[in-house]
Amino acid sequence: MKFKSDFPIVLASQSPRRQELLGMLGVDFLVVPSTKDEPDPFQFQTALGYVLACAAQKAQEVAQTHKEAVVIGSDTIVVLDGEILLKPKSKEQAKDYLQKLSGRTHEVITAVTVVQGDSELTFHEAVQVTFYELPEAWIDLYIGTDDPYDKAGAYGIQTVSGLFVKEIQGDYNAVVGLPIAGLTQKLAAAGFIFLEGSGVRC
Ligand SMILES: Cc1cn([C@H]2C[C@H](O)[C@@H](COP(=O)(O)OP(=O)(O)OP(=O)(O)O)O2)c(=O)[nH]c1=O
Repeated sequence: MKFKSDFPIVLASQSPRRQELLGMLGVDFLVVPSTKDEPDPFQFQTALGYVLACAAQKAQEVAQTHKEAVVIGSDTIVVLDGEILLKPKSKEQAKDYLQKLSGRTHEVITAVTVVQGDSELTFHEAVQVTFYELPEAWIDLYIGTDDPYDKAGAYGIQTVSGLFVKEIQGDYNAVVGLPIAGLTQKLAAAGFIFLEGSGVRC
């Protein structure tokens, strides 16, 4: 099962996880990461408002130079007690994040914006993730690796730090960075993709 498109598809992301997830569709796509800095979270009243703005900014920026294309931008954040945890900038910050997340339930929100010409669609998935209590030695060993530093909340559910996760409620792929099943539904409903060989434009 493979999808096709009448449009060039552009993924506005440097994230290898997002590239891999979009690859599930089998549709050809180009990767053009956005280069603009993400806005300051403190400008926003809610975590959801922030993550939606980040996804929209990425897609809109890349759409300016890819006018014919369907451009997909996405952003993922971790939220604990209203605090937004982005990618940690230091070992200390990674340790602080993981100590806060230990034994608790947090929310991962991934927002997606799709821009094609003048039309734009946006949606998000919110996922509840519960961590086991993390022994300090685990945190110390983990933050000594490269793994936490390109991931919101300082962990990756798809890597060794998936061992920290006791339970998840919601879309696993949204935690990894792209809710690909939901995105497929939206792209098909908008007529941006269709199933190859089915003769049906769903
Ligand atoms: C919580 C969590 C996040 N992540 C990743 C997904 C995102 O790549 C990253 C959050 O940073 P983002 O700013 O959403 O994305 P990015 O900088 O990696 O890529 P781009 O802006 O070019 O699209 O955290 C995981 O890989 N696994 C996880 O379990």
